[in-house]
Amino acid sequence: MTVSRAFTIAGSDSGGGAGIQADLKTFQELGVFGMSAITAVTAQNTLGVQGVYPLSLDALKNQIDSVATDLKPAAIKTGMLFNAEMIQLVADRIQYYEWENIVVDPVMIAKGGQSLLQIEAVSALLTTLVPLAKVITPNIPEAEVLTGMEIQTIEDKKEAAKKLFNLGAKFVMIKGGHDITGEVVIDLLYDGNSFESFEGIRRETKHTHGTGCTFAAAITAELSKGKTVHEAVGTAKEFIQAAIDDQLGIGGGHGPTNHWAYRKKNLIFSS
Ligand SMILES: Nc1ncnc2c1ncn2[C@@H]1O[C@H](COP(=O)(O)OP(=O)(O)O)[C@@H](O)[C@H]1O
Ligand SMILES: Cc1ncc(COP(=O)(O)OP(=O)(O)O)c(N)n1
Repeated sequence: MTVSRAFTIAGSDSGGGAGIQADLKTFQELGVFGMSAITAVTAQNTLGVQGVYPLSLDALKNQIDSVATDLKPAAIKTGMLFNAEMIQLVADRIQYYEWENIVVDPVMIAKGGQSLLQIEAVSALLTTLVPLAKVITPNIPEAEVLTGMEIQTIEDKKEAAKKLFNLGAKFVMIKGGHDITGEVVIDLLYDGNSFESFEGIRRETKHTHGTGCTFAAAITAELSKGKTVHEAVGTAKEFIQAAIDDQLGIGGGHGPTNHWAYRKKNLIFSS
């Protein structure tokens, strides 16, 4: 039996809704063997981030090399990378191992407003990691920081996507969770030629902690199975919609989504 293998390089969320924990849960739910390299440990819950503790560059490199030299991941996701040195190291390792299925989730700020990336690291992200990305998945505020433009209209989103594509990302996915109007939430995928919209039903809920991590992890899991980017995004969209719809309602603030919901829904429909 061959097993699909996905690898996440990201921060740890003690609250379990975002970061490494969300990624590994998503990999598992999509039937993929998950591996991880931790960049930073965060003390975090649904109320916010109480502390950020970056690991050393040596600790990060060792984790990546341990996974790479033995377990051979077929797709790799990057999340919270915290500073320019970590970004440079991750880009270096990706090139060294000639990895191609790279999903870059350019995590910058947690929902509570706390910074998860040093602002001076943005240029490292743009010059070293974006060119290696098969898919980059910014939310609207992240796309604004990466492109230096304000994004309000669909035309703005298209222009931002083109700018990121021109930096070398093969596919650009601009997520629509931060749009404040409409009953439909639209994520826009650009492949260098055309745009495709992936639509979901916008839920009025505060329980959306970790949606970006979970969505990007689902894309990574599907790429590790050999799916195309369009197929992978389609499944990821269904996965995140189910996870938001089937609320857990835990914690006093922005609660986590339900990673088990997609498989539960499919089990119910297939029985
Ligand atoms: N309230 C919501 N209802 C339905 N889907 C949502 C909602 N918020 C976010 N999503 C979806 O979750 C995914 C992550 O989006 P977004 O919130 O923009 O990212 P991030 O968590 O990085 O800020 C996208 O597919 C988006 O469409
Ligand atoms: C450790 C860690 N990594 C990433 C995030 C941000 O996750 P995201 O999916 O963008 O969700 P919100 O934080 O915006 O709810 C995080 N919080 N912690």
